[in-house]
Amino acid sequence: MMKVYVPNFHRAQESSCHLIAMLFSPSRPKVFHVYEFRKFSPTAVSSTFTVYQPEAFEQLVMGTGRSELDTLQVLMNTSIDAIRQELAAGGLPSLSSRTAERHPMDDPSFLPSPRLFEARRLAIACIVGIQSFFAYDPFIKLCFVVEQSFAPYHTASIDVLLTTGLIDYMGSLPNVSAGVHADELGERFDLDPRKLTTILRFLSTNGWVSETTESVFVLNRPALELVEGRDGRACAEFPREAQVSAVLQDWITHKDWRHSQSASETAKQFAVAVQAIGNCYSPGVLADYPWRSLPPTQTLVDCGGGQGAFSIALSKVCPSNKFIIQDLEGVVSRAEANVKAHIPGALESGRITVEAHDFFTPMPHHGDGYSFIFRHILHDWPGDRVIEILTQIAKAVGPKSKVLILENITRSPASNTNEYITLDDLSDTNEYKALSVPYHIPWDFGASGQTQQGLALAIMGILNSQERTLTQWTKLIEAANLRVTGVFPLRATLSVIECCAAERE
Ligand SMILES: C[S@@+](CC[C@H](N)C(=O)[O-])C[C@H]1O[C@@H](n2cnc3c(N)ncnc32)[C@H](O)[C@@H]1O
Repeated sequence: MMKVYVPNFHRAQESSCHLIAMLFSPSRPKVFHVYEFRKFSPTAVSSTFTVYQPEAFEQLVMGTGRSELDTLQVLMNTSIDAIRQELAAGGLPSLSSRTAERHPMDDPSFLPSPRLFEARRLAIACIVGIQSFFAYDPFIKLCFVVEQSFAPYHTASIDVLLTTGLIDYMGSLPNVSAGVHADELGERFDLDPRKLTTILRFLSTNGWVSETTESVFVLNRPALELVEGRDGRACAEFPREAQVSAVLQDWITHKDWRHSQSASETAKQFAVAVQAIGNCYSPGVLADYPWRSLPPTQTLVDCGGGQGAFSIALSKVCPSNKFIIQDLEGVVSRAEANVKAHIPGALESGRITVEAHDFFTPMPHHGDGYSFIFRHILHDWPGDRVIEILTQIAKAVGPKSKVLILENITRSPASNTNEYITLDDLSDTNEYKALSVPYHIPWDFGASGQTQQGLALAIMGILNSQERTLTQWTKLIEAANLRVTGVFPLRATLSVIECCAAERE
């Protein structure tokens, strides 16, 4: 029997400093018992990790001896190897940013294998972590610090590419990879090539373009997501600037909004941007919760279902279930039109019903024949209002009903499991499990959490919404007389919190 002491192993999960002793049993070489000591006095066994690969042991003990840099380097190599293997296994081409070709992974409908998804998250977290190490050279340190203050310059430079039409032109050249000289761009768009070169050179530092020979610029693969018609364009066009002056400019000059007379157009533009992000995550949401485990005889009530996009997509995954899309009076007609367009006959046959319902009032559908879905709803409401909404549902659920809350849970990969999950555990499986957070990697995989954290910030700024931790969600759910029965991380910015009636066994 071998004893390994790992100080601070739970750093990522717990605030207090723990000392962990792992007992490694040669007779059962694949099982670690993890003991937890607080203030150097043993408490109960905290958990048992089943570890399938030595790599996991590596990751667990790395915190003891290895430096942070060594750890990140090993993890980065591990993740890049896994990405390469997954691309090969999926018959996908190798990756390049300096290409005019869109990679299959760039398509919003592409669902990466669980291992590829997690390896990408880990790689990005490592790369940005390592980047921060080299901030000690005075010049680079200066660059690193000012990177943050230069962030708006990136936004402004990208906006120039979009509003002038440069990006669409560069993206539509017969040979995109050949690039185009700044003089030619200047002449064609009546712009000063000197200023243009300064902007394009700045954008090359972040990989949007490359300067292949002096003043000749080519779009790199990430920039192709910004050409007209791509989801990235919709996100980039949403006015992000907080200052009224900057937003005002959009209302005066933006091609779609310059003549707009309606305040609700803002919401529409926001909805387009959010829809674009949603498109990238829908495949993961549909694949990673066991939707087919819902009784096929149940009707799924999509509460605040908006334009019906989720029910329409889910109805293809759950072909036997019926759906009810509920929303406020003024919204349901759009849902109706969408259902008609995407699933002809579904309204007439009763497979999908659209109905006006205010979720603060008693739910008209009761009992085991129904489960209830809330996607991107509850984060729009303060805690007391969330309890009111869920209380209406708690009064309606039967013992077999589920209440499924799809939200961005902050501070989580929120795994449903006690296992220590490594990239090796995700080999040859389509079952997604969130990777356990390795030592020296931030709890949300750092830079990989940018979309999730950025969205939380954006909707807080725009709608005064609030994302919540699992603990905060659990409190609200229990206050409404419901109970959490499971948490499902997804290959998405969302997780599913599965609930049932509080009194159900
Ligand atoms: C952020 S959208 C989410 C839409 C949809 N669940 C989705 O994920 O695409 C919020 C929705 O809640 C609806 N809503 C707001 N207040 C409501 C209420 N009192 N009763 C029912 N729906 C409401 C809005 O009309 C809007 O469609």
